[in-house]
Amino acid sequence: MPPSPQGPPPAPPQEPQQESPQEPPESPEQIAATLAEQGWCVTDAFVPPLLVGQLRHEARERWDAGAFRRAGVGRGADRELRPEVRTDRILWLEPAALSGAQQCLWERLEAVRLAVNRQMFLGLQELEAHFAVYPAGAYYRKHLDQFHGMGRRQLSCVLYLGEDWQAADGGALRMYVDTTDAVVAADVLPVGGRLVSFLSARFLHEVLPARRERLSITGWFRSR
Ligand SMILES: O=C(O)CCC(=O)C(=O)O
Ligand SMILES: [Fe+2]
Repeated sequence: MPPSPQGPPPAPPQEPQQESPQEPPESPEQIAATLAEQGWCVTDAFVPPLLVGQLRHEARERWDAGAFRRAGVGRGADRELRPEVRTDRILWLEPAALSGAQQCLWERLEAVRLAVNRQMFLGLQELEAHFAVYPAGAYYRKHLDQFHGMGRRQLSCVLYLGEDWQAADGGALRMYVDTTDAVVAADVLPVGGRLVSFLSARFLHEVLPARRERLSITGWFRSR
């Protein structure tokens, strides 16, 4: 006797839905609205923890391979190492050869670019970005991200890759309210997954020394 046709196997019992304790991350439109209003914005969980972990792993691998260089100040022929100004190490990302994780970050930043252009008419174009490693004790003194006479960097974006970062670890990004250093707007801790974005020409800022290694990706959207 031929076996009777069998129906589909019974569906497995439904997993209970996990309730996420966290607020959903801000949308690119919300980030752009905050940037339009106050010129800078802190966004927690801009990328999910898994992606933060992948990017951190990539940074560590490239660090171990000796790929990072001491960061300089200035552009082109004017670029010089200025250890009294900054002591971090950087590795530029190559837009034509992004890893899968970097591609995910690129897409999220692209959504911010489009939202900012819609709301603020900044005409942001291409993105340049590097990994940064601040060994314990490293710093980047007060500066503006726009070089004199070279105003193409319009929007600065920093994504932190720290693991379980605590206030006692230090390493805050100190944001001033404008281009003078009279008033501090905020000390922003480099918590993993957090994105700080700000108008490059408008805010003096500095990286305070940390007690442990501090990892990040810093990027700038330029206009033509
Ligand atoms: O890492 C940060 O918090 C800011 C870095 C920075 O200001 C820069 O690379 O220009
Ligand atoms: Fe900066």
